[in-house]
Amino acid sequence: MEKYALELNGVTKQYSDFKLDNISFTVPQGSIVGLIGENGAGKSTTIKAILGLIVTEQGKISVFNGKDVNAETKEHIGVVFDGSNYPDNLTPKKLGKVFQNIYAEWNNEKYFELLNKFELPINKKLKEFSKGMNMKYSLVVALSHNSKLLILDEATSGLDPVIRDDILEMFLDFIQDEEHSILVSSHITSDLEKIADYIVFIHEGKVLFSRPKDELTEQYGIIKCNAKQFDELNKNDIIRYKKQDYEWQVLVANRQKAKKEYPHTLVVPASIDDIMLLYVKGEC
Ligand SMILES: Nc1ncnc2c1ncn2[C@@H]1O[C@H](COP(=O)(O)OP(=O)(O)OP(=O)(O)O)[C@@H](O)[C@H]1O
Repeated sequence: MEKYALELNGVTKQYSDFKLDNISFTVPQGSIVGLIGENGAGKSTTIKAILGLIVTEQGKISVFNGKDVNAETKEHIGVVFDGSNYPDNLTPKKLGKVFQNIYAEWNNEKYFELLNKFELPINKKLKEFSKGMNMKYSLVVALSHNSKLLILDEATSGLDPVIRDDILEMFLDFIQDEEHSILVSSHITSDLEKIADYIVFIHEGKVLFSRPKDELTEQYGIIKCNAKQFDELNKNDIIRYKKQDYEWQVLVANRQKAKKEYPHTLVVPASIDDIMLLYVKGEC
């Protein structure tokens, strides 16, 4: 039986002018799941619901194969939000002592090793850190208390490509033993193309799709054609389409099949950004 680090089933939250609507997806143990969607789609609200930071009206959320999210299971969930998450008038050195008392499985040796690896000063107050330094610091803390599930909301935004690459490698290291898992929301879809096993796409509060990343990047495609060729397409093959100037762009789930069936059109691979754009701006 497949093991799950996180399961959401029918999670619903109503704000005055926004509804997180019946959200269901899983994070299989040992995998990285990328949460994507436009600004205001509901990614942060989903993450807040998982962590119990907001009250939801419906649905079930469980971690580590059916357990509730509570003080005990939260010990093993590392969280990184955009921005500073800790008292910013303290230094990493002082905060290390604080965390030792908060987390039962705090690993001080690892904490200082990671601070050193990320070149973070141990005697500087967090309020004097740059945005990127604060982000790196949150990640160091998340990785120092024996987390089994990392939940990161826009954790790599605002970081330069070099440190982002280091962090992506750390994510891949983190899940190597099949015990650890990651849910990461990001607008930097190229990062997710590098590391995610699954992509969950949220649009206007609903899950539009939840698919293995390889299926999206290796099988999905875009047919580029003219109006006459577009009219001749089998409409069952079309996921979404969009007309741009004199060209029609058509998202299909199987680009090899499309190449064979429509040899006079141009069929190109679809990036996750292309897929998002066509889902959001295209017609069906
Ligand atoms: N406390 C709140 N009260 C009312 N509405 C809220 C509250 N928090 C969030 N919302 C609304 O919920 C919607 C989804 O916001 P959310 O922050 O989840 O989006 P997001 O996908 O994380 O966006 P972004 O990529 O811009 O961070 C928005 O319309 C937002 O205004």
